[in-house]
Amino acid sequence: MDIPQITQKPTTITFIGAGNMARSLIVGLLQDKANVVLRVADPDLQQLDAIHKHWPDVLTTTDNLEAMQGADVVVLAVKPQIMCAVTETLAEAAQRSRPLFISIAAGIREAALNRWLGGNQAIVRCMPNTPALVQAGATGLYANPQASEKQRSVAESILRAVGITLWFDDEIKLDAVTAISGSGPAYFFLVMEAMQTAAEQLGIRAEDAHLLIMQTALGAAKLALESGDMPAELRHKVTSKGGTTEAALKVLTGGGLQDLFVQALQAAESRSRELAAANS
Ligand SMILES: NC(=O)C1=CN([C@@H]2O[C@H](COP(=O)(O)OP(=O)(O)OC[C@H]3O[C@@H](n4cnc5c(N)ncnc54)[C@H](O)[C@@H]3O)[C@@H](O)[C@H]2O)C=CC1
Ligand SMILES: O=C(O)[C@@H]1CCC=N1
Repeated sequence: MDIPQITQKPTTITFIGAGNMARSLIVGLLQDKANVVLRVADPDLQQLDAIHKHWPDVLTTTDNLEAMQGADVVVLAVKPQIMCAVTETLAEAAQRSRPLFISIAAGIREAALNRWLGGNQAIVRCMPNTPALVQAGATGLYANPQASEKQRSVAESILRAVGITLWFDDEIKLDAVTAISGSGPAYFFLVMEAMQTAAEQLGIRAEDAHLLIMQTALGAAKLALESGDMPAELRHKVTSKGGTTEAALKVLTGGGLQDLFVQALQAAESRSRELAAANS
C-alpha cells in the first residue's frame, strides 16, 4: 500500500485501544506491508499480549501518553462512552505534538473530540464496519478543516488497508453511514440466522443449511458487485413467473419488508444522533 509519508521516515501510527477494530486495522496495515511503525496502548494486558504474540514488531504499552509520543497519527479506538476521559488525558501532549487524530468511535462528533483534545486539532472521523476484520470493510470518512490534504490521504490509506473508503463533506452524513454500513453487517447476519432456522424447519441438517446459506450470501454479493446489474434486475432474473422465488418474495414483501428496512435504518440513524448529543 502506498501510504503518503508525512515525514521522510516511516509513518508512526499509535492505536489507543487494542480491541477488535484496532486489531483489524493493524492486520490490514501489516498485510499491506505499509511503511509504518505501529504502536498500541491498552490497559488490558491480555489484549496487548494477543497483539504481541502475533505481531512482535508492534510496540505495546499500557501507557497511552508513552505510545503517543512522536506519533504522526493517533487512532482513537476505544468505546464511545470512555472517549471523553481518554482524550482529555491526551490533550496536553496533543497541543505540543499535533498529530493527526483518527476516531473510529460511533456517534462522537469532531467538535467534541476537538474540544476534549484542547482545540485546533487535525481530526478525521471514520465509521468502519466489522468485515474490516477480514479486510472486506466499508468505511465512511469525514475530515475537519484542520486536517491537511496529506493527512486526509494518510487516513484514507489506513482505512483502505481493510476495505473500501468513501469521503463525506458533511459530518452529519456519518449518522446515516452508521445506519447503513456500520450496523449493516448485523442486518445481513439476521437474515442468515432467520434462513438457518427456516431451513432446519424444512428438515435440512444444520451444517448443510449453514453451508448453503453462507455460499448463497457470498454468491449474491459477488454477483451484485461484479455483474454490473442492479439488485432489482438480479432479483428479476432469479424470479420465474409462477415459480418458487415469487412465492417466497410475496410473503416477504407482503409482510412489509421494504418498509421495515426504512424504519430500521431511520432508528439506527436517530440513535447515532442521540449518542452524539449525549456525548457532546
Ligand atoms: N464493533 C463495530 O461494529 C464497530 C465499532 N466501531 C467503534 O470502534 C471502537 C472500538 O470498538 P471495538 O474495537 O469493537 O471495541 P473493543 O471493546 O473490542 O476495544 C476497545 C479497547 O479499548 C481498551 N481500552 C479501555 N480503556 C482504555 C483506555 N483508557 N486507554 C486505552 N484503551 C482502553 C479496551 O481494553 C479494549 O481493548 C468503538 O468506539 C466503536 O464505536 C466502529 C464501527 C463498527
Ligand atoms: O452498534 C453500534 O452502536 C456500533 C456502531 C456501528 C456498529 N456498531
